[in-house]
Amino acid sequence: MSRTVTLQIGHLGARGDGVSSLGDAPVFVPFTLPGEEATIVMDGRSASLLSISDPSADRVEPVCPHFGTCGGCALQHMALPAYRAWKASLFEKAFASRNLDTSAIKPAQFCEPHTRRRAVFSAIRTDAGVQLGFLQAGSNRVVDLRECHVISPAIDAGRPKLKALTAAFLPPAKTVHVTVNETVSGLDIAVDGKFTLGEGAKRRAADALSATNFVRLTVNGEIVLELKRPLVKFGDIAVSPPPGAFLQAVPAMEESMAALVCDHMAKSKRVADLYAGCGTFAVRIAKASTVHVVEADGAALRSLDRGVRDAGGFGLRQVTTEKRDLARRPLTAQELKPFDGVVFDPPRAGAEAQTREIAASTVQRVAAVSCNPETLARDLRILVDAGFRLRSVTPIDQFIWTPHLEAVALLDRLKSAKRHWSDL
Ligand SMILES: C[S@@+](CC[C@H](N)C(=O)[O-])C[C@H]1O[C@@H](n2cnc3c(N)ncnc32)[C@H](O)[C@@H]1O
Repeated sequence: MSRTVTLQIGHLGARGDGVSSLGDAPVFVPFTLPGEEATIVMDGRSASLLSISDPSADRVEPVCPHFGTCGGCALQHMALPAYRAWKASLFEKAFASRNLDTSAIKPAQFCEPHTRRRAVFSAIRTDAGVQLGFLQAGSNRVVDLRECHVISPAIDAGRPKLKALTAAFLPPAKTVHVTVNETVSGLDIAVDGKFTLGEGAKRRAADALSATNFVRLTVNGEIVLELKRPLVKFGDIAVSPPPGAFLQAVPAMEESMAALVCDHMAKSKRVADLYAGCGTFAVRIAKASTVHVVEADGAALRSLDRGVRDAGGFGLRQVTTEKRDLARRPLTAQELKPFDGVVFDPPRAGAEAQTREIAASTVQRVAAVSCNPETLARDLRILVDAGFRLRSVTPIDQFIWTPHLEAVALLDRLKSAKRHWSDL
């Protein structure tokens, strides 16, 4: 049974919701800010906001009319300086909870609106046409976007054509994912969902693609048509990513992250780049060092191999690749022996097993890239306990108005540190 209550919001939680309490239980209230008095409807454990009686001085008018409905953004109601201060604080909390040196945390770097070059939309074909956008928070309903303030101008301009393209072949009433990667050659579209593409639908899809300026259409992993090779540039090296490939979300933020990683690896002769994707960091590091790339996604590695081959004359050192599941089978301390530098950039779960092997190895320098402050702090604790010094951690905000936050942590092994082979 639902009930209406009025609560004082104390602080923002890790997902950007205002946090209050009811009895002993915490209550998370979306779209509220610290200090506000909010009247909410409690339905079970979920709270929805009815009204705010004393808005915070940090409250602003959201820039997007879909804010509050669309699940893409959580914090457009917060003034930018307060939003940024909150984001920067996420690492402080995670680090303090692991007793890590918070003075290593550098000022965060923030992306601008309209800069995201990768979007994973949802789409559904209805009688009124295709609806395309992000899902409503906590629901499977697609919010049909009329505007969006996070995606790049090229992706935004492509939305109407994307709807026309998908209308040509999507079966009705099935929600699918549409990954759009903005590449140097144009938009690369990958559609994934529970449907099969018959021959007629495939022809319609190919014809519809030809009427757009998109470069490639892939449906459920099968390339329907590639009009041009999609290319992304990692530094001055061009790589053609596989359909729907992971790319860092904002090019300027990728540059910042890569600069931090490459500077730190500059003294390393042989670097292992783990969880390397299509080589975002590897090809840049390979300008100065040999690089061994390890990654679970074979298609990403094939893209990287081809990019390196095509780059022949660009002065890359040797790049070798290995397909491997690093969560199940991390590179062992013994296998890490030839390397003096390691970069790792795992998914949200972090890289605990791999980090234990690095801790037990002779590796001198580590660059840990992460999209999760908690798992990063856990993994860094392992390295610090094994004698690594945390030189810096730079928070990188490439998902504006969301609670997601990346970071690049740089460590080196203290000269006097004894390795704890037996303790680890
Ligand atoms: C956050 S992305 C980083 C990719 C790359 N470093 C970049 O900047 O583009 C994480 C990468 O880890 C890979 N990955 C996920 N689980 C893995 C596993 N168990 N073993 C090896 N690689 C994995 C994914 O395929 C993805 O390419």
